[in-house]
Amino acid sequence: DTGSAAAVPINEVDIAYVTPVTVGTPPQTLMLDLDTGSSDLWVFSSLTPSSQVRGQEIYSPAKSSTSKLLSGHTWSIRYGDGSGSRGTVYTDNFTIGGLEVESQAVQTAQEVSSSFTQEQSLDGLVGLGFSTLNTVRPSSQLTFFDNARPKLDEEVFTADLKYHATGSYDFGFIDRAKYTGNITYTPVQQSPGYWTHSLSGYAVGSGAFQSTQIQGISDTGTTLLYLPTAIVTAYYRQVQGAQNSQYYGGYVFPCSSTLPTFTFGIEGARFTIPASYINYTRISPTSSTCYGGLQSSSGLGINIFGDVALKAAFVVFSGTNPPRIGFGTK
Ligand SMILES: Cc1ccc(-c2noc([C@H]3C[C@@H](O)CN3)n2)cc1F
Repeated sequence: DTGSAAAVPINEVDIAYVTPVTVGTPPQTLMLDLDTGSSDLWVFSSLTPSSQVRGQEIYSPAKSSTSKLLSGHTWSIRYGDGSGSRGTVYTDNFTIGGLEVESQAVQTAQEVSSSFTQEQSLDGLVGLGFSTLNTVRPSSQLTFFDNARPKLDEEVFTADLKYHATGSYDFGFIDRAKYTGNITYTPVQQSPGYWTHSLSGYAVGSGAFQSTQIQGISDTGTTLLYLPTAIVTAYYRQVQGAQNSQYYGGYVFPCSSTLPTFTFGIEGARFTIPASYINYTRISPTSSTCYGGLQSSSGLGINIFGDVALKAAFVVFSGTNPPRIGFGTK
């Protein structure tokens, strides 16, 4: 089997992407954030206090003839930005782009943090990290990809995220029409559960490529690209008026500045992020100061190859043994 579904930016600066999924019988449609940096599938639900729901679609297990309570199981998750949610667990039919898993663990939120309440067009997350990261207790649950794996034509899913446009996630096949040339693969270290791999180096604008191993995680649920401070300062040294602002918590610059491109390596292949992707957003609607899409990872303890980088390529997440990740030019 295979599946294919849209990845729709939820706002005008691509802060996150949502994908239509269906849960239950008859199908209830929700828009979920497919996140390779976590492994819980959770949804706003009939169990979420109405004070915490602001326009989101909800899953009501009581309205599904195929829902089953996973008795005595709970979950609680905290994301990199400090947001979080927690609740109980049902199993039910779950489909993405025509690919169905019969009894997928669907984690129903009984509490969500304010930043989720405020994100009106996001109804929950589908974790596509390794199932070892799942927070359901007393027994951890499998991700949609792990459940679907036995029926997939090929043990892969792909991400084709786009700048200010709708892209796609595919399951079980690699769509030759979505990239040119070949996919370059590199090994993935799957412990503790992220898609962890290395870049082979980087270049700022037309500068020389610096060959250096940079380990990090490819995380579709993170908006920006976070790299070591030395690389980030070398980049913004080329930007007139750029500064690392304590006030704004990162590098900002005049919106009128000319930004260089940023190139990253995967093995021998090179992928160039257009300057427009790094001119991420105005710090406020009427400001002429802009916030960068490339920021330092020094506070995170890990480098994160988020959407700013991933949308510059066609990315293959391969669940083969051993797992690997592939990048193609598009
Ligand atoms: C309001 C909101 C907050 C966080 C996230 C979020 N989703 O994925 C991630 C990254 C960080 C890491 O934790 C796992 N992947 N962050 C999404 C939201 F809509």
